[in-house]
Amino acid sequence: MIEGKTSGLKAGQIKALERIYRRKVPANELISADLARYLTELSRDIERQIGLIIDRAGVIHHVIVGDDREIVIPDLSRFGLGRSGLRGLRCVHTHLKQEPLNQDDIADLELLRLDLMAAIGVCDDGLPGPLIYAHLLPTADKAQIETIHLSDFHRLKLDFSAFIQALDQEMEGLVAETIDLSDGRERALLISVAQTGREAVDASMAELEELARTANLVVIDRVIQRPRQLNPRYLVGSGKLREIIIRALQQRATLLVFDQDLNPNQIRSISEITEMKVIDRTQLILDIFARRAQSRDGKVQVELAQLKYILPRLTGKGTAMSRLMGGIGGRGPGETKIEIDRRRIRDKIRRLEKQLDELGRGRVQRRQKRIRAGLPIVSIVGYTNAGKSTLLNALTQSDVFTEDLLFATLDTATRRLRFPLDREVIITDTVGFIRDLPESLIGAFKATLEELEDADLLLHLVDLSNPGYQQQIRAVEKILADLNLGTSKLLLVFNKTDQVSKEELPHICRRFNAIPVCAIDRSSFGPLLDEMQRRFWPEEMLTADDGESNEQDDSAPAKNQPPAL
Ligand SMILES: Nc1nc2c(ncn2[C@@H]2O[C@H](COP(=O)(O)OP(=O)(O)OP(=O)(O)O)[C@@H](O)[C@H]2O)c(=O)[nH]1
Ligand SMILES: [Mg+2]
Repeated sequence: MIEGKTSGLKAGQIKALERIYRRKVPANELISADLARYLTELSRDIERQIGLIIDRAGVIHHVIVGDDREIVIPDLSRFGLGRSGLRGLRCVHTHLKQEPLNQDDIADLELLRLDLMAAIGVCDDGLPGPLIYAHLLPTADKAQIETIHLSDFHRLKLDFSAFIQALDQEMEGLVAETIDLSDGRERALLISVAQTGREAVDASMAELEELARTANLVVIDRVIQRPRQLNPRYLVGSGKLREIIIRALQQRATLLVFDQDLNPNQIRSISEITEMKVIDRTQLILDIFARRAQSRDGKVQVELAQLKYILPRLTGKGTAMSRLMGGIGGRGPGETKIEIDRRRIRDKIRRLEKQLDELGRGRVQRRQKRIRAGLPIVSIVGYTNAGKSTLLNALTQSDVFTEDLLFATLDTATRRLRFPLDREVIITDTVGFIRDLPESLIGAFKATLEELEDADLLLHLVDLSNPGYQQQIRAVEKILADLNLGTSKLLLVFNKTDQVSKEELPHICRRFNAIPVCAIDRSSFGPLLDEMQRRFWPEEMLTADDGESNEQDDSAPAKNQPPAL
């Protein structure tokens, strides 16, 4: 079949084009001289470009007719990429005005990862004129292309099979040198396309990298673009996209992770053109949540959030779905395969919502029991990795799972904390918050966070050693406001004070009206325990302290020893 712009061609011309398929190019030639001449003569006759897609054995897979300026290469994805990242196909086409390779030619070379792109100029008499060809270079860092100009086609002395074998080997060697391919983890390229300031972008990317690490991805590179205008189709500009593809190819990336949320169409377009899995920040977070959820409650909530996220992305072809569901995006909704349809997902969502309802009833009972016990309830909230679980453990000497990864805690844990004079409070640890917490997850975790409504005191724990702690405070406050949790019962607590300068600490605490702790050092808990006592049993504090407010007195030495259990 002849591809491209065949309308208006005479039957004889079509036949002449079809005859090309019967030919075979000798493996050591880019294209044989008589086939080149056949192409240029026919091209002049029909006044359109003609292009061939040829494999390394010399078999012609496509004959394409263009107009007088370009040809459009059909989908080649059924030809996979070799270990070197090249596709094993080259494109040889005619240029009616003997013009050099243009931008589209180069883009095709890069994006389709062709072995080579060649243009043969057509002379007035129909004979082959100048020959220009280009190929990718095996360089580690930037995408580089070598272009060769020959003033006359017949000067071509290239042994194609030797040439391509060498290039292939070099490209493959480069891959092997820099990359341990035996490690089966996904290799991710992180991408940010934002119109915010440089600092905000860097901070966000640093967090994305942490998220990726938590999800057990190998982060191989980051690409940041701050365009004046966003490209609605790919989010990134097409030049940048080309760079991404080349980098991904050279470093053997298997996954693109965007720091910005992508709409379903963008995910589809990007994964189609890059032939890689594409996920965004939300999906990465969902994936982490899916790995981490322990309790039935948590699992159901995460699965629900995942399904709700996937549902609108199910439009169109199966490929988008399979990409979305393969590998990293694929945990969680277990049975979900390419062929699953929306209706089944909707059914599942309904079932899960019902389950959650039932689980919720149990939760309400547990809550009531707790409230009936009449003990004050303290909840620790805060950005992920702030040290909430560590603080809970240290306060109550228990062993809730902590880890230097994001979202270590996905289920709330409840402990008793004993104060002197036989006083007790119930203290709970919660799931960590994060900036731009995916909408679907806020919904799903509302149930877990409902417990916060019962809290008499919310300890908002902040990792003061994080340079972005102020943004993190704002992000948490925003989520709390979204959850309609009043600020009256909030207490700001600055953690990881061992990591910040001793001189500045009192000043910062005063500025934010916060209490300092170091969750890994129990001797630092005095001011925090004092403050809790002051809030719950103020009458006792009056005797211990002349009634002065403690809040200003953040540099005071610990008056209270860690509670005994
Ligand atoms: N240097 C220092 N490290 C701390 C301190 N508190 C916690 N960490 C560390 O910070 C990391 C995160 O602690 P977690 O308690 O898991 O944090 P979290 O807020 O519960 O995190 P998520 O449950 O993931 O939201 C761990 O590696 C802790 O050891 C502290 O005061 N100083
Ligand atoms: Mg935790």
